[in-house]
Amino acid sequence: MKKRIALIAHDHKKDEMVDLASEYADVLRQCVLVATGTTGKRLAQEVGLTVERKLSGPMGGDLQIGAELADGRIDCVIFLRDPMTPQPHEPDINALVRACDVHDVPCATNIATARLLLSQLVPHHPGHHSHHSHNQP
Ligand SMILES: O=C(CO)COP(=O)(O)O
Repeated sequence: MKKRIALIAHDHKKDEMVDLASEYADVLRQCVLVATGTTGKRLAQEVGLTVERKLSGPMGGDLQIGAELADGRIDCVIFLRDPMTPQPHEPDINALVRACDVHDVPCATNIATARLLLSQLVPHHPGHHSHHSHNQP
């Protein structure tokens, strides 16, 4: 069954999310994608991904994703939070990250961790170096 991945980025992190999703587009195309409203719109328009869009974060999008996650419907979360800007819906943000910890769902909150997760998500994607290729002539 296809993995169901949640993609969420705060405004100052949306450019980085678009770049990350472009880089891992081959992996993401093999998954079912769900995103908060504005993040999903940008991923669809700028990367060409098919994304199920929830409400925008401040309107409850994080909570909608958290509810799906609590139901066991989300396999992995990439949540690029902005650590420098206070958010009006901070309780919702914390609720989603907490739900990941409660249900032991992988959650990347920065690019470095996101790369590690995405590179492990689907076996044998083109960017993944096969162990067998190293000693080939
Ligand atoms: O605020 C967000 C996550 O907390 C993201 O929402 P948008 O993708 O709608 O900007």
